[in-house]
Amino acid sequence: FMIKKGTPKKDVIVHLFEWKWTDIANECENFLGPKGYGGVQVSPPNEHALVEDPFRPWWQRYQPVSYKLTSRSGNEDKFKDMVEKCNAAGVRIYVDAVINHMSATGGKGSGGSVSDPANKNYPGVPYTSKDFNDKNCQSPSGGIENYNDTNQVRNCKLVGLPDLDTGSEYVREKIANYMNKLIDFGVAGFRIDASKHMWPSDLIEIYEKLKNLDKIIFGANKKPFIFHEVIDLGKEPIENTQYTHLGRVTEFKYGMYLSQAVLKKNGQKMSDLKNLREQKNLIAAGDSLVFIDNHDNQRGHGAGGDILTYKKSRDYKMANAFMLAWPYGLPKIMSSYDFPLSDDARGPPSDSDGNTKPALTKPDGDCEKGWICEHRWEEIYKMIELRSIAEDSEVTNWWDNGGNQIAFSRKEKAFIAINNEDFAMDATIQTDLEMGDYIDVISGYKDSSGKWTGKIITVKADKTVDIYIPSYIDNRIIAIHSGSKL
Ligand SMILES: O=C(/C=C/c1ccc(O)c(O)c1)N[C@@H](Cc1ccc(O)cc1)C(=O)NCCCOc1c(-c2ccc(O)c(O)c2)oc2cc(O)cc(O)c2c1=O
Ligand SMILES: [Ca+2]
Repeated sequence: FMIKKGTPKKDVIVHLFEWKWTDIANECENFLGPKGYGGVQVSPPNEHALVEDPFRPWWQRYQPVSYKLTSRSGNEDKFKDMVEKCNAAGVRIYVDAVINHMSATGGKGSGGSVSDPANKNYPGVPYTSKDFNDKNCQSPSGGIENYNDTNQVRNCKLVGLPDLDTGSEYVREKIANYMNKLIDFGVAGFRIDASKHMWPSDLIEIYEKLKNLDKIIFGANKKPFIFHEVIDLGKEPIENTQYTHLGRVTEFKYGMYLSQAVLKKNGQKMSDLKNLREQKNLIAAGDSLVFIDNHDNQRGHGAGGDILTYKKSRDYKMANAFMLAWPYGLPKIMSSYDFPLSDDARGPPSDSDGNTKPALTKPDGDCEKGWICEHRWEEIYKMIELRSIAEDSEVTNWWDNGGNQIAFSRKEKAFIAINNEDFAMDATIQTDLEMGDYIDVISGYKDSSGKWTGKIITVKADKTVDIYIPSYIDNRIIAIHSGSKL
């Protein structure tokens, strides 16, 4: 069995974190499909704990109570409707699968099932104490005490969360039945949460039980597209490379290096980005799922420390534009709701009963207050088309000033220039683009008839281009591609 590694041309995934199914369906039809996004990572759709203190935090979604499809984002019917509408709009759905553990919070879950973590009893599945890993955990506390002990990391409780025995045939069946039900609804694949905490050999057994994707939607013999969350910054014995034979794997070092280069931290500068691929001990490009921040590390703890987020929007836009223009890995765009770092547990915009408020109220209107919608920012969505047009053309004519001004072509398909100095970028740069006039796609516009208006960039007969980017403006990127040629 091998997960198909090749990714469709339209492959960029956006994580609509904590969005409701009805809103995601609308966003697929009104924005994501038309702008060429490839897929959406949705929050865990299974029944989860309802945490009282802090009140309804975001991480309650990662405390499963059962595999019933009733969550803060909606119920089974709404979920099915979202998958149908998104597939019809050409946008795939990837489900965040929380299969390493169950809830540590007792009481009623989001679907009304009860859970009793103390006795490892989850009647909504059902799971009982025989289905958990206590017998396989050797640590004194039963929890993970030492991340250098791979047995503990896999077999003991992660921060007190009852650890499922994924070595048990019964547990594997329950998980596979949950994933197959979602495959029957038409989802395209899965994010495997907390993969570091599960044995690759157990994951393979679960995947062997999975059906092929719906052939009407995806064609015959298509395996689900699976990517694994493995938080690996190179300091633990468990490495992301141990999961690459199972599917794609998150490469947390990518977001760390890119953030450091844009923030000029740790001695990193923009010119270092020419090596942001396997040379920088990143996993093979074809195995790599890349991103700048994710739902966890945008809240300050976890990977990296200096991770860029929407809170530094000017730098964040620059980092995202680079990621989308750079051919390494499969990018995932984070789409957040606003939260103060002083309350990083805070859930999505909600009413007093803890029900999530709509992200969209007008069908093709902007996002509602509280929802950041980074995926709608021009410097981000305009680069989606450039990435699709550039396909897998390699980087050519890399140029930099030895510091924080860079430019490169994607063969004859595209060209980008970025100024991250505190002085103007003023240079004549060799490209691979055909001679002619192009519109800068970041500041320019293409109307519904496909007519471009905006800043004209002229590629001369010798294929060089004169680039001038002041340092004080908000958008310090110029990007052109064969689709924006006049
Ligand atoms: O901060 C959090 C939640 C973080 C979190 C949630 C989902 C993720 O996918 C993730 O990567 C992190 N949770 C808070 C609150 C909390 C929640 C549950 C609990 O039993 C105790 C506390 C917290 O402070 N967590 C401790 C630090 C973060 O430790 C967690 C990790 C984690 C962090 C770093 C690692 O290198 C690693 O291998 C795992 O993964 C989770 C996965 C989950 O499915 C559910 C979790 O509760 C967690 C999780 O607590
Ligand atoms: Ca485990």
